[in-house]
Amino acid sequence: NSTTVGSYLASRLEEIGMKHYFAVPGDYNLVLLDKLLENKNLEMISCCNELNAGYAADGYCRATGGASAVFVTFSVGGLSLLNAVAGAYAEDLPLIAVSGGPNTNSEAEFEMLHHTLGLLDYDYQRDIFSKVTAEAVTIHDPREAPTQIDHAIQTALRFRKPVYIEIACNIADAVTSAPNVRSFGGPTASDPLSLNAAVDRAVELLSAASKPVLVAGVKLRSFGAEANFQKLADACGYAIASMPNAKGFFNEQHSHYMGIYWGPVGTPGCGEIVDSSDLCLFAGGTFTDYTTTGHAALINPSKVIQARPNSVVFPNQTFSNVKLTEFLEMLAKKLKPNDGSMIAYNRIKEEIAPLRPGTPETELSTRQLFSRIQQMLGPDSAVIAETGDSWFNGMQLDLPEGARFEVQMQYGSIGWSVGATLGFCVGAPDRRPIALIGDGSFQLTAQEVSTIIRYGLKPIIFLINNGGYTIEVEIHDGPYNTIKNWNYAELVHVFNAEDGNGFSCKARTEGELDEAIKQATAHDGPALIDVLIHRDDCSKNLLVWGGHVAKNNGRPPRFH
Ligand SMILES: C/C(NCc1cnc(C)nc1N)=C(/S)[C@H](O)COP(=O)(O)OP(=O)(O)O
Ligand SMILES: [Mg+2]
Repeated sequence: NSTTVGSYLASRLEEIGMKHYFAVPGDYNLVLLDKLLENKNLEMISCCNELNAGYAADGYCRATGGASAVFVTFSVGGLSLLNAVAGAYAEDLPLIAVSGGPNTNSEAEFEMLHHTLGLLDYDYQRDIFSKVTAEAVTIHDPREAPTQIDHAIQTALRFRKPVYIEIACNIADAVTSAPNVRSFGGPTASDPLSLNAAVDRAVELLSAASKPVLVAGVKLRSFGAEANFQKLADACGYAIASMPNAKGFFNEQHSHYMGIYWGPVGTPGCGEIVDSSDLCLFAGGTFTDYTTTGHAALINPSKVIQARPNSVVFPNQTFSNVKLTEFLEMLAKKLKPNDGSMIAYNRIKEEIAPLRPGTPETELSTRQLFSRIQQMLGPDSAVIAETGDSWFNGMQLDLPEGARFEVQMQYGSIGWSVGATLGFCVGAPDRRPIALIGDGSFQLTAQEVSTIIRYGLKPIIFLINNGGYTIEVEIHDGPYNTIKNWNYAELVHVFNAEDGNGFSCKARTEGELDEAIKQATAHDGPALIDVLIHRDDCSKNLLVWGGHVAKNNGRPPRFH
């Protein structure tokens, strides 16, 4: 029996659990969108531009844990979407980028086409996407469509990476085979010999250590190993830390949780225990200039075991083809409990006294802002922290068990959070996300607030208005770090037009902020609070981190 290429794709997306997709129309993808719309189990979310549609799909993956899809037109759409797909690659998210493409006859007929470079080579978009995806295919022959579509979807789910599917505009409604039964995704198993040898080696080294610690890394979630890590944490009794881009992947209320391991800007006492430990097991960690604070973290490679997605790396031995999930699971069964590092931590940990509020007339500071945000958090919260000082202030939030925390720390493309908040709300309707968005970031992608209003989504957005790019100010200041102020609250009214339900207001003092949070929380719709903060008011940690990162960026060139 048969179907069309577009309907085939729609039914596969539905089959892998997708309920929504994000789209911007164009004449290369209109027929394809018609086919998608015929599938009543998938809802189209129309976005203002393709970059934001991609960021929304990024947020959707984070919310659902599954794949997402974006539908765009050729070149003018696809090349705008590109940056969000690169971000999904960096963040290990299975985003399926689908672009309409030129008619299958065009190139052979030497037909010049609109929206293109004006050359007769129409492969360029697929070539470009092949650099930021795990698979990039162009569908010209409807008979090949099922194989190409299935392979691309399987690759996205298997490797947790974006893929690119280009469908020629005259093929979207061409007849092809109906989907046949098959499974998608699924874990690949470790090599059993390598797995056992790696676990035995880890047990041997960890059992000999006096104060071993366990550190959660960003790949725990993308490789489905959070539960295995939790089991290991419960079994070993070690002190536990999370790296900044893994915040929230381990329950921060766990009795052995120390906090964020981020070198000099981590939770007080945490970095000292990790750095002074005689053996650290990092599970899924990435050691970039940003996650090590310009390499100021005192990680001693001779005292580190790295459990990576597909291998375990000891100081002088590597075991390949060992799956992170299976390694952690098996290790949990074999390790003797040892609370040496927890005892050491309890000796030095600092009780951070809660901040005393000022008067209602006191001008707002980031510290007072974030002490209010802390009070808003509950088990069904989701905090989306944009690149900026929000990383540092967000990192210090104490997450209740079950609360989610999203950052794009690997890619760090400012503006991501507006689309990501849209996508997260669509993917997790049972949560009311709190978005922490700096004014600079917001100005790149502000118009997607109108899509949040259009679909009646209800995030609470804290627009942190400090007059510019404060992270850049602290790394290296200059006139380019100052931005033009907007009337952000007024912008919500612009987007509301005659039928929107967005709430917004400004807050300059602690009293105004308390009132604003009360109204935003009570409002049954999206809310934006424009929080006015002094240009130089940033977290202490940003100052420390900025200095180290600037120094690392400025390493002199070496010549031989
Ligand atoms: C300009 C830039 N980074 C460079 C940059 C420029 N363009 C893109 C797309 N991504 C980037 N990270 C960054 S982090 C700004 O400080 C963000 O400013 P804002 O959102 O206002 O936050 P803070 O004031 O807290 O820093
Ligand atoms: Mg700013």
